[in-house]
Amino acid sequence: MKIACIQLDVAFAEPEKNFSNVQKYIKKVASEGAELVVLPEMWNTAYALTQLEQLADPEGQRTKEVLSELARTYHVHIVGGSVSTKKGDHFYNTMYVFSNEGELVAEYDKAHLFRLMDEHLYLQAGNQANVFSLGSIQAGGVICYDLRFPEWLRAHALAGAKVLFLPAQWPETRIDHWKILLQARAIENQCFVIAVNRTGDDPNNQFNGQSMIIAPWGKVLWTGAEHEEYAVIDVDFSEVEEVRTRIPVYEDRRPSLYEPLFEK
Ligand SMILES: NC(=O)CCC(=O)C(=O)O
Repeated sequence: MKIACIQLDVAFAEPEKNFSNVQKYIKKVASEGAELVVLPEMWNTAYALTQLEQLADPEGQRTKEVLSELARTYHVHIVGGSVSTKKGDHFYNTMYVFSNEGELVAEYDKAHLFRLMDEHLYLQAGNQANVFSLGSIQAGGVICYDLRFPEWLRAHALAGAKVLFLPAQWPETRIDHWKILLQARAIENQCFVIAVNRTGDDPNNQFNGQSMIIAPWGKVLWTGAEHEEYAVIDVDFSEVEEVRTRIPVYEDRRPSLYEPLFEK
């Protein structure tokens, strides 16, 4: 499957600009044969958390309309990164996923809020996992800081995900953690990891991209540049079964040893 990663330089507190950029890039990657598109985290507003009352997407309505239309028009699956939303009285960091027929197949609110970027002061955490199917692919989707919780990603792999999508706004200062953790999650879960970071800066952080597509054996198939760009990369999902047969980690797990420890 041809996967397009769109590593945007997200404009701070400028949803109009960001929506038009996303529309432009999705049209472009579709014309280059992309079958599935992945966007970064909080691409509508960036971390303009103090302005969410004015800027967050009410019930994700606009995002859902735009992504559904793009998915249908260009016949691409869209893992819509995440956007800031207002649902009821609360704000969330929300991922929407659409099939290539424009159908909403998943909605996920970031489960682990990142204190270093003040998310815990403005956002509510989600409480649901995110496993979904796109065509014949079983996938999971988590967001940025969720990456630091291996048990959360493992739970998605155990629930059937053969590929984990991970949109992010991961700052340059910790980009070495990003690369190592992504590779580790692919190897330990024996799945693809497709992670899309942003570029550019906001008032508090600089972001240097380096989005990654990693195969289940840990091989890095693509690393993004440090500036805004996109790539369309061919991925063979059958590699998951090969790796899981070569080292049968899932058969060799001994959950009865470790699950009681999690309950403490
Ligand atoms: N947006 C985020 O969740 C950032 C996470 C991050 O930078 C980290 O180091 O973890």
